Amino acid sequence: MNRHDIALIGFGGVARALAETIRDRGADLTRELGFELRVVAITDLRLGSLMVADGIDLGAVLDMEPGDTFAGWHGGTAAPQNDYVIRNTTADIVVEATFTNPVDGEPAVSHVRAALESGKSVTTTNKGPVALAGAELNRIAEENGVRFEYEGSVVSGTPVLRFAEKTLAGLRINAVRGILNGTSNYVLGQMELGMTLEDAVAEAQGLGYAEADPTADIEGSDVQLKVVILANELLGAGMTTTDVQRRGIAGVTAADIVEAAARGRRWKLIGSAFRNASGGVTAAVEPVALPLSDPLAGINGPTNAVSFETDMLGTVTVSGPGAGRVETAFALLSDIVAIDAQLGAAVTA
Ligand SMILES: NC(=O)C1=CN([C@@H]2O[C@H](COP(=O)(O)OP(=O)(O)OC[C@H]3O[C@@H](n4cnc5c(N)ncnc54)[C@H](O)[C@@H]3O)[C@@H](O)[C@H]2O)C=CC1
Ligand SMILES: N[C@@H](CC=O)C(=O)O
Repeated sequence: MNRHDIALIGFGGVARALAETIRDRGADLTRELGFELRVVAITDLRLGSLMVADGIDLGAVLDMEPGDTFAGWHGGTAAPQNDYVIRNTTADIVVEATFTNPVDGEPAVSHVRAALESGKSVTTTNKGPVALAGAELNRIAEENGVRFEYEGSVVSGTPVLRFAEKTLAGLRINAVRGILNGTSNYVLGQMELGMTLEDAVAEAQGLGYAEADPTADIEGSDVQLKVVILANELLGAGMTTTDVQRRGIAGVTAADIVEAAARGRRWKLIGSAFRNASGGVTAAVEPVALPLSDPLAGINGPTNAVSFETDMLGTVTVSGPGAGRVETAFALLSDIVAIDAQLGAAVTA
């Protein structure tokens, strides 16, 4: 049987959803995908670390009570020994799903670098390493004959990056524009129904859409990272966050929403990047009161949408879930499938 052994770095909403999928649908996945998935290491700030080379009992881990740690477990410690686990695990794929740090991407950049340097492929939903160190990490992956995959870093499990890179290959993409943050889109929709921004953010947190620090969602830095990723991946921009002007939805008031509705408009947080006349790329994040005739005006709740302006097809738009634990776990699964397609299974018994 072909198999991939997985190490989970960060065991929050998204990584837990992947573990639940493997626990609940593992046999079906093995049959459908042609390889088995086994978790052999977990490390998390709150739980500590656990390494079990012949497979972790996911049922037991998923049944842990709040406040429990891996102290006293066979192969477990209360301290999160991330670097040790990443370098020494028998896993062939490392899943990085710790907090996104929009300033320098750490410690996730170091986690990804350590994994790739020690010959493991990486899948991540963490936008920090991709936006702030993507070129370096892709180079290290290539040097080590492994893969660095990050479909979930933009629009959660909805296949945007792989779609543009693989399915639109041969087209020239001149611009990208979209709703790239599920939390802010959900919040704006709830504010249209009369809820306060604070209450709507609390709801988005409960639903697993928001960042650990939801300021990133509301003030636009989450979208700024996603715009950098799209601009670099699809427009070859070589940008970083300081190249992207940013304004989030914190300044959009209930009165602004009422006034826009009276004019037949809806506020949306729009991320965009386009090739400019001087051959460079201009990128921005800003709230815009869109006319209802704009296709992006009809995108509701945590749903996101990205429009690609292309030379041969004109505008191509992809829409789907932009946030959510299970939806984002699917992005990890799709990356694992891509790694398997490129490198094959690490273990063939
Ligand atoms: N939830 C969503 O809808 C989406 C999330 N993402 C990204 O995926 C990643 C994971 O998201 P969630 O699971 O929702 O976040 P979460 O906040 O539920 O979980 C993050 C986990 O990482 C752990 N952690 C943080 N720093 C750590 C460190 N230095 N060492 C070990 N563990 C550490 C935390 O204890 C927590 O359990 C984040 O980077 C987020 O930006 C991306 C797309 C969608
Ligand atoms: N907090 C983010 C999660 C996905 O990146 C969002 O709301 O879009």
